[in-house]
Parts: sequence; C-alpha cells; structure tokens
Amino acid sequence: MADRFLMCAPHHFEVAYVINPWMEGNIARCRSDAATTQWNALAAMIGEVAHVETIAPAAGVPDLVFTANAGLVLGDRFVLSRFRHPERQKEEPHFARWFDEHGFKVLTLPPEMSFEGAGDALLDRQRPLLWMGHGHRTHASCEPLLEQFLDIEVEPLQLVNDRFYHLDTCFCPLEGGYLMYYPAAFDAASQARIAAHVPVARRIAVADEDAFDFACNAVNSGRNVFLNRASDALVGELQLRGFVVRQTGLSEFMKAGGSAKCLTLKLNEERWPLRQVA
Ligand SMILES: NC(=O)NCCC[C@H](N)C(=O)O
Repeated sequence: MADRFLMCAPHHFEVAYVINPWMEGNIARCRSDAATTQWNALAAMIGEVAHVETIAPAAGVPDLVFTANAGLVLGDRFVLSRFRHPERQKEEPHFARWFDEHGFKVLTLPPEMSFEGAGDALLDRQRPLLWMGHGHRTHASCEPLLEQFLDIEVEPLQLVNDRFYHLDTCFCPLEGGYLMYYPAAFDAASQARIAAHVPVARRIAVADEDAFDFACNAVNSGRNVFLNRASDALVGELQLRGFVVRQTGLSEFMKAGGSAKCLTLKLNEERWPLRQVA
C-alpha cells in the first residue's frame, strides 16, 4: 500500500512573525512564486511514490503549510497539536476539522500542555517507540499522556540548540531501523538514550553543513528519502544502506524554519509490526 502524505499549498505562505531563529531578518522576504514552484516540485516528487492529500490553505495562518505540526497520527487516532506560540494556535481548528472530517478520532491535550505534533513526535520505523523532542516547543509533561492516548512507549529527547527547535529538524527515523540525526542538537543524556536504542551500524550522524541544510528534515517513503539538500558524503552514506536520495530545493520555506519533512504529515502510520525492509 502506498504511503499517504498531507500537504497544504503555500497560497498564503509568508514570514509574518518571528518564532524561531531562521525567521529572523526574513519578514516579508519570501518570494511567493518561488515558494509555489518549490512546493509543487516537492509534491510532484513525493507523488511519484505516494499519495499526496491536501488541506485547504487559509489566510492569516502562514505556517499552515507545515502540516507536520498539525498533530500526531497513529492508526485512526490523531493527537491535535497545542501550539506554543499564539501565532500558530490559530491553525488548530483548521487541522482539527480536517482530521475529524477524514475519519480520525481527534484527541486533545489539556490547554496548558504545548505539543507540536509530528514536528516533535516521531515514530521509530523498527521499534514500537515514539521519540518525543522537548525543550523548545513541546513540553516534557506530554510524555505520560501520549503514552496513554496511543498506548506506546515514549522516549523523551532534550533539544538544546535554538536552530533545531523541533525534533524533525535534527532527527529522522528511516525504514529498516536506521536513524539520520544531528547529535549536537541533543543533550548528552539524550544522545546516550538514542545510542541505547539504535545500534551504531544503524545510526547516520550528519555533519554541521548537512544539519544546517535541513538534511535531517527528510521525508521517507519506502527506500526514498526526499530532502532539501545533502552533501555527497551523506548521499553516499544513505545509498550504501539502500536509500534513494531525492533532493529538491526548499530555500523559501527554510526562511520560516522548515523544509521537506515539515511540509508533510504521513497519514498512514501503522501499528507494529511494520513492514520489514531487507
Ligand atoms: N519543523 C517543523 O516541523 N516545522 C516548521 C515550522 C516552522 C514555523 N515557522 C515554526 O516556527 O513553527
């Protein structure tokens, strides 16, 4: 069965406020035509191997394009995000409506608990485990509730660098139990927890250059890995493990602090056991 991804066309995308360091100096500096071209290229590329579904763009919520932050999907359950910043809280009803209308059971966290969906909560592709980034957007106190809502073990990871404010900016579980990640974005205890779960042969640590090019912000579907840009060295590492790297420039979205993964939300997140990849 082909994967399904939710995207939102960038008709109303712009940098209109600053809530992460990538947005600084970029207010009103996004080129709308270029953003549309880049978004269409990503959607078409993913569309070659998966189904792309869309949520209607809306005025006044420019970051709605970053559908990864809508919430967290597992099976037919959808845990709606509670955005930390008021600028993004206006997106919540749009996402709640879409998921309700598309047959998901929409679960909500208490209002004081900030949680930014699949920006910070990523399912491992090999183990029944949910990795949860906290420290910038998602509050550490979400851990027990996510465990209860989704009946899954949650492994918290402390993010320590402002530029890597969401887990999906620096951490990408891949099929076959591989993990592409940027170790410097995590505190020492979190790096040790990652090492305890993922054997060294399955860990792909990216260098600064790739991390700052948002290489970890990748969409994985089967053996395909879609991302903004990767160095030859990283492409080689991924190819060695059987992945096909598809690069497509997303500079306009990086001005807002997002890239390929942030622009998508996988809708068919299955319970385990997952498909095994040789
Ligand atoms: N990292 C993501 O999952 N999404 C990118 C979100 C960008 C948006 N401007 C934000 O700061 O929330």
